[in-house]
Amino acid sequence: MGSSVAVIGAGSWGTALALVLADNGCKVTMWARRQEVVDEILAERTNSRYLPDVTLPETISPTSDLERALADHDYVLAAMPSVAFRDTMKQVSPFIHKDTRVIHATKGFDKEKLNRMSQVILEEIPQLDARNLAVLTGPSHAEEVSRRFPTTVVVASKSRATAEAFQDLFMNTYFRVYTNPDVVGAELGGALKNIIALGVGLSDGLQFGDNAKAALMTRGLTEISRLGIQMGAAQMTFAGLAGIGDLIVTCTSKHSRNWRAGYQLGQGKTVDEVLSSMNMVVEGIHATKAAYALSQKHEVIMPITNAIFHVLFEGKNPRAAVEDLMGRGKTHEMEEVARMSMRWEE
Ligand SMILES: NC(=O)C1=CN([C@@H]2O[C@H](COP(=O)(O)OP(=O)(O)OC[C@H]3O[C@@H](n4cnc5c(N)ncnc54)[C@H](OP(=O)(O)O)[C@@H]3O)[C@@H](O)[C@H]2O)C=CC1
Ligand SMILES: O=C(CO)COP(=O)(O)O
Repeated sequence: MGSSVAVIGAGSWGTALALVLADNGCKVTMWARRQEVVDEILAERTNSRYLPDVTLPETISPTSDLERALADHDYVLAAMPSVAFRDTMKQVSPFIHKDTRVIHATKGFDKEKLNRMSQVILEEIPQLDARNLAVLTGPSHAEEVSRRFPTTVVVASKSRATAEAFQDLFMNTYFRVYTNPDVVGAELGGALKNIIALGVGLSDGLQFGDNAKAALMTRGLTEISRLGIQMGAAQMTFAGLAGIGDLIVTCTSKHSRNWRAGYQLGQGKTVDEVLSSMNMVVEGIHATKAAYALSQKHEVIMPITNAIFHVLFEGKNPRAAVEDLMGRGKTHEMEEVARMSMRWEE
């Protein structure tokens, strides 16, 4: 038997990653907050609400008891929605020691302090050695990973040894893992692309075309990079799996919850109607609020994020938001790059 891994979170992503680990020979204990999920896995070997049609092997043991989940582990993986992240880390903290290697796969911001998830982990688990912490992100829908479709992700950690340990833990023939030392960029890329996917869904719901989709994705990546660089990320990360890679999959996949939510908004539903029709998390809605505040704090211009904020939280008509975006003052395309390397010839 390989390593023991405690997976905290039994939604779609926690379950799909537990499957990857089980395929790699790990002994997985997966914590679900509801006993019904545990009972279903024990009786049927399925988690039908989150990953229908997928059979879970016996090497994944479910439990709703956090202490039991964390009793004996070499690694911990946290994969729950960002709104539940801080509270869950508080509960997890007593069972984690300094040398535990912890990785999270959550794409969002802390609603209290707007912190990234790795910052929340270190705040709530202060005994943890920061070098043992990593994030797993990149273009990877649970529905496809659980069907063992080829997928690439990135593990970012400040420590090369930690990044490579998690690379070894997760990597297999259908799940290819790259490493990256830029934790800030990896986390921001994953969290901020959800806002743009909402925007693309909105645009599609309004029946705009592929030109609008390409514009939102490209200019979306520009503003993601702009905020990211200001917050300490490396620009190159946004050209990789955690940036453009995840942006592409979330803006174009039929599996994307963020795209789907945006599409319904574009068709005239309210935020409350959309949320009550989805049985899974829509991180982009929370991320829009956080990114709007972060853009003001860091004095970074994020026109698409601002437009989506006004639609989601101030009742602005989506068509009016698009008109305002298109009617903004003239600007250069490559403002940051221009400052660094590009010059007009005259
Ligand atoms: N699904 C995917 O393809 C991917 C998801 N991610 C990220 O992973 C994270 C988790 O998403 P995902 O698994 O998809 O979410 P899901 O919506 O599939 O599942 C949510 C899970 O979180 C639990 N949960 C919900 N609210 C709370 C709460 N307040 N306290 C504790 N637990 C709670 C749910 O438990 P219950 O059943 O009891 O409500 C359920 O187990 C997100 O940040 C997402 O962006 C990243 C990459 C891919
Ligand atoms: O992050 C994801 C894919 O990489 C999941 O995106 P959605 O939450 O929009 O489904």
